[in-house]
Amino acid sequence: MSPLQNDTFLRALLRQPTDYTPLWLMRQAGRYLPEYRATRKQAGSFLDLCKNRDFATEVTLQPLERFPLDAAILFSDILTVPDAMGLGLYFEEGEGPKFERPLRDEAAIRALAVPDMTELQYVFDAVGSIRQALAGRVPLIGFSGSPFTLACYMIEGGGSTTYSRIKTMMYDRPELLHHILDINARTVTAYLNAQIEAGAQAVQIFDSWGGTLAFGKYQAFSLDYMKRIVAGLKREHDGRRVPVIVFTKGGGLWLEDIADSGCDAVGLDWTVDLGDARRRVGDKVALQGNLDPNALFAQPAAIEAEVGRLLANYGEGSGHVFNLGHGISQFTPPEHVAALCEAVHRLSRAPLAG
Ligand SMILES: Cc1c2[nH]c(c1CCC(=O)O)Cc1[nH]c(c(CCC(=O)O)c1C)Cc1[nH]c(c(CCC(=O)O)c1C)Cc1[nH]c(c(C)c1CCC(=O)O)C2
Repeated sequence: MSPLQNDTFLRALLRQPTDYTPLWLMRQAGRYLPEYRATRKQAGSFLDLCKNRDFATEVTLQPLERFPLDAAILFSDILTVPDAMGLGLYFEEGEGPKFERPLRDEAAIRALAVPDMTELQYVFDAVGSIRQALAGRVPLIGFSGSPFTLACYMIEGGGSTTYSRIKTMMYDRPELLHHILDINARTVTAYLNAQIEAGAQAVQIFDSWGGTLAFGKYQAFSLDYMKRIVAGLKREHDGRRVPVIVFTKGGGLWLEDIADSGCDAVGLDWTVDLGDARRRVGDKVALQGNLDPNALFAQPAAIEAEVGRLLANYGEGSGHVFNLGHGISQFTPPEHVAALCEAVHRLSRAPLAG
């Protein structure tokens, strides 16, 4: 493997000194890029794209050809995991993900098992192929959904606005939900370790829906399972530490708890004040975030002003990875992303030097 030419992202996650604030964007490869839409058309369905090593490699690198991003993220989806468990993932055009066999009765839940990792071999093959194509330009991030977020889709059968099925189970039959979460946590641990083994240089756990839980329930049904995963991960590979990022959307009220999970960095959505978050977590973890993705609809001057405000809010010293507070919208103008990258790199050099 080629030596890493830009390790700014990995250094910031470990709160080591950097020359500027590194950035990457959640969902940086995707529909807002015309070249992604072209490859997607060639591949067929979104799942065909994920399952083809060469196409997955191509779309992972697309945003890096356009923008000076400091990390690449594996092109895949969090729902490949329940798909490997036999739930039958499919995408209805314009409707988002769905499962043919959601967990709707106790028999299905009792039959659930940690899948054989060979079911996800196409993901590990993509990781190896992307590392080769990157040739050390920037580090590669691997990822998984959190046990709770995966369970939301597995039980609801697709996206939800109410989470009523999973929450009913949580209150009526907590032991059943714990059973699912235990299997998910063991699966995600094996899955992320295999990604690390294949070449992922940092990993992020996406807890997109943990923030919908009540106080106390978040800790018991989402965070505790992420802690188990973090404790089971291989944190050293090829002589380098592999940092772990935990991102709970809507987790701003519980930052101290998340920072105690054993992770290296905490992802923040846009509702959190970055400076306040830094005071709350102290020097335990690095912080990643947290521009409102909708700010990218504004003109470049307004984007630059928001970047300046966020960087000043974080303050001096390392330990910040710039990102959005959630995934980039498919309607974002790519030129605005270019303006964002330029502003983050230019405006962050002075504070870090000072
Ligand atoms: C909840 C979730 C999913 N997937 C993911 C999450 C967690 C992050 C979050 O909270 O946004 C994670 C994900 N999904 C995708 C990535 C790729 C890597 C990246 O560039 O960040 C990552 C990291 C590609 C994708 N995953 C999906 C697309 C769009 C697929 C297409 O039509 O081409 C992409 C590029 C499909 C997907 N996959 C999922 C949904 C809800 C959808 C539909 C989204 C939509 O229609 O806007 C489940």
